[in-house]
Amino acid sequence: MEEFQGPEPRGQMMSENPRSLELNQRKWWISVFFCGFLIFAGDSLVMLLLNFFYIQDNRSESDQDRQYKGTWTQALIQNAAFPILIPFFFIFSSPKPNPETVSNQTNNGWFRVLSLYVSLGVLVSVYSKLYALAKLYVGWGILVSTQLILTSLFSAFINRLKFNRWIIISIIFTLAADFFGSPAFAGTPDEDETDAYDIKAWLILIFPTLAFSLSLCLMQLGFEKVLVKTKRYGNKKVFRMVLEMQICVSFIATLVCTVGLFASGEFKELKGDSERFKKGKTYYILSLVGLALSWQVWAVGLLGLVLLVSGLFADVVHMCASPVVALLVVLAFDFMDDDFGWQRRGALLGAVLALASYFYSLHKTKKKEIAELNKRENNNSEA
Ligand SMILES: Nc1nc2[nH]cnc2c(=O)[nH]1
Repeated sequence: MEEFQGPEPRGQMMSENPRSLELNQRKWWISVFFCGFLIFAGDSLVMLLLNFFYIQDNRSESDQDRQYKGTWTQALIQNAAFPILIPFFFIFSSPKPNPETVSNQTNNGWFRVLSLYVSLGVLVSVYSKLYALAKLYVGWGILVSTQLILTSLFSAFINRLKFNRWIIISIIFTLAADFFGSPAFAGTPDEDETDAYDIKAWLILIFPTLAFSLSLCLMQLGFEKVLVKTKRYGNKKVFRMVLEMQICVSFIATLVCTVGLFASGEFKELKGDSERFKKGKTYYILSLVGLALSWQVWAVGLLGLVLLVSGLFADVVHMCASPVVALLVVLAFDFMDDDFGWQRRGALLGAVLALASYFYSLHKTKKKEIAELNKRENNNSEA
């Protein structure tokens, strides 16, 4: 899983023969399935551990105000385990950069990379913090569906993504799957004042969806227009870019969340939280460590799909994990009125159809690439 032949410039494809294109495509498909698996695994582990955490945290026995706390900690946990990726960064080889093109890079190129990572890091810290908070509000499940619509819009305007009928069908099935198949969440405060949503609550619900969708599309733009163009990786899309971006963006997001944790005074609550944890301090720490690692698994899968396909596809796969996660939560926890009823079964079917539809669209694109290359080869041999 080193080099990928994504939607590369024509010139590059021209230098390829059909056999090596087929081989590259096979590698590409394996990488896509692998990243999809990471997203599903990360999403499932995160939700299972979050439910465990909030059940053990005795939230329901605390006053309402406290039930909305601890979100800077959760945001920090979402980003802080990035150092485990550093060894992988060095393990993954990278194609030799072209010395001429790299030496031609001005400081401007580095400045662009730095600005990209800093702005993405801030965006990620914003959506991590607000995601942790928004999940405590009952209306969040509905807004996650809005997230996909926003990602589609941003993809169309920022990434100039061309929608075909299979992608549109996939989006519709994903919306339905997410709407009916969201997993139960033990962190929701007891007496949520759902009816009395004020403007602050709506902003808390809307901003993380905006920030998340925007960050996916900017990450795609960053790979295509900034990282590939630095030519440090020889004008190719390589998996190392995913690790580089994830490490740098998470580093900035971790800094922002750490400042938030201390500036808000939330760090003072950590001791009390660990003491209140039903299974004790060791399990408190272990569940946070498990959560932090699971978030990195999820993030690498997500960024991997952004690089290989698009921000929209990454969001579709992430959303399609919902019914599977809901099933795992039902199996793992004995929530009072939670079951895997016909709605969630329908959602699971919707997710399968959504993925099948998007995969069919990708399959068609890849087949077209091979057909075009064959045609060009035939024309060349006739000339
Ligand atoms: N806003 C937002 N943040 C997330 N963090 C992890 N998943 C999500 C998501 O779906 N939306």
